[in-house]
Amino acid sequence: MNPARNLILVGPTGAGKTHLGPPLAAHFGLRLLDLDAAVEADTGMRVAALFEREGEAGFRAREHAMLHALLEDGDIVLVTGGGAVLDPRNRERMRTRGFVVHLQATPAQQLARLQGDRSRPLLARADRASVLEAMARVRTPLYAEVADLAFDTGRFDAGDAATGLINALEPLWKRNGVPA
Ligand SMILES: Nc1ncnc2c1ncn2[C@@H]1O[C@H](COP(=O)(O)OP(=O)(O)OP(=O)(O)O)[C@@H](O)[C@H]1O
Ligand SMILES: O=C(O)C1=C[C@@H](O)[C@@H](O)[C@H](O)C1
Ligand SMILES: [Mg+2]
Repeated sequence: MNPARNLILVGPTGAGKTHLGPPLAAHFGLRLLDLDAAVEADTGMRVAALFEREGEAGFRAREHAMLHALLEDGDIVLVTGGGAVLDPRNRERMRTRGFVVHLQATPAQQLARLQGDRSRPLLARADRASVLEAMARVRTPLYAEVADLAFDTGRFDAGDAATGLINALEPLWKRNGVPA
């Protein structure tokens, strides 16, 4: 963690980063930035289309450059993509530029939440459960490595997860003297 007044949300696909970013930003008076959305705005292409045209490696290079740039700012909530922690340079940048929250969800919860979703290219296959489990094996330690706080979203419904997270963050946010 560092004194930059930024909140950074990490966690697996479907953990609720995009869902929880807006209420967090509103509550703490921070500006909301979404890494996937920023890459899409920059390229004029959807993430799925970028994966098709440039492959995962092309997307990851853009994701890395955008993460670096967005964290130049302060007073932001940065919603990252599920795979942003894969690049060690990204993990270092996150650790040194904000308070990192690991939103946790199990593969079973992810599967249920993303049922019917067609926007995640890495899940565009029949064996979603095993893909999510394989991702969790690789990525869970990386989320844990960067996290200042782990928050189990599975204990909440979609409607009250934001309140739960704000309640968990309030005392830490104050104790660490993060706000200006
Ligand atoms: N307890 C919960 N906390 C957060 N979101 C939940 C919860 N229960 C259900 N959801 C739902 O899960 C869905 C997926 O969440 P979201 O799109 O925010 O995931 P994400 O972490 O941004 O994933 P990605 O990394 O793929 O962008 C949303 O429709 C959200 O409403
Ligand atoms: O889990 C992942 O690797 C991804 C999650 C999304 O946020 C997007 O960044 C993209 O679909 C890749
Ligand atoms: Mg998202």
